[in-house]
Amino acid sequence: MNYPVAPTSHAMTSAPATAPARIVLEGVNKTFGAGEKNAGTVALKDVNLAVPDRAFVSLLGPSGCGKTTVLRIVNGLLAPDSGRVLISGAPPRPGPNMGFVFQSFRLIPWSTIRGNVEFALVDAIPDRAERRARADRYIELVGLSRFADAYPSELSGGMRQRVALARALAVEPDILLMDEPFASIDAQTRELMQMELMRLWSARQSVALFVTHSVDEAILLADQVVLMGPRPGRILEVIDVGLERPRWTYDVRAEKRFIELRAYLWDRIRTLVLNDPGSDFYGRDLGTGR
Ligand SMILES: Nc1ncnc2c1ncn2[C@@H]1O[C@H](COP(=O)(O)OP(=O)(O)OP(=O)(O)O)[C@@H](O)[C@H]1O
Repeated sequence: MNYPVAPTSHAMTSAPATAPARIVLEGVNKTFGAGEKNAGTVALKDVNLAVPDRAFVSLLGPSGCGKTTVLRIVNGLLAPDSGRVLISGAPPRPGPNMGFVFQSFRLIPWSTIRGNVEFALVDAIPDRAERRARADRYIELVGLSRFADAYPSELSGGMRQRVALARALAVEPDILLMDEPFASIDAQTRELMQMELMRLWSARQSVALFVTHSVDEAILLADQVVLMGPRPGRILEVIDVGLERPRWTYDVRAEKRFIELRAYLWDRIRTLVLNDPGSDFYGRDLGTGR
């Protein structure tokens, strides 16, 4: 098939000498329910990825292609069946240097918003006043200062998601893993949060792995978009976005490069979904409009 653009892409990133890979996945395989009576789900097959230091990388792909599984393996919450995962040259270990924003927000229901964020900082900041100041700074950043003393049940889903983001960011981790952190947030707040995230990431230059279903969001935020395909979950290509930063100073979406990348990625995702027997849209005739 001919795609509308030929973006800079490669199956596996090789980090330049000046920016050594911070996260490395080599030949990673993961099957859920392997060896059980019914054949297991191959969530990841031969996944190879090298995320350069200080890079913002989006993981994009249809439902079930293994995006969350990649994050959980990088985080150390899940062990691969085979292959190697290295974070800064060592096996992954959950800890304060790694922030994780889950799809489910996992807030403590009996603790206030401030309490939730402070709780994440107990190990990193022993001093109570300092801890509170840090928590308040990040609560303000996600626009929830007025709700610092409220409980999670008093907040909307989108607001709870912002608390989860504040909690992960407040730790100021070297590696930030985010699983659709803006999925429940309304469109306007989402745009503001995207900008805030970019500002924070630029200031700290941490590594970010960001899972999203939104093509626009994937391009807008990332240095590289990792396109994944389902059944079995695998990496299809890694695309260098190549749009100038900072991206909040100009209309990124109006750039020719953005428009081309968007069309290319949509085309690929549409093709993947329509050709995937496991998809609800398998075989449908959804014209490309081109
Ligand atoms: N704990 C589990 N037990 C069994 N199968 C699982 C488990 N977790 C994930 N899977 C399966 O592995 C595959 C990859 O799942 P994963 O959640 O990583 O995909 P995803 O791309 O993040 O999906 P989505 O975009 O819908 O969140 C899917 O087929 C899923 O059903």
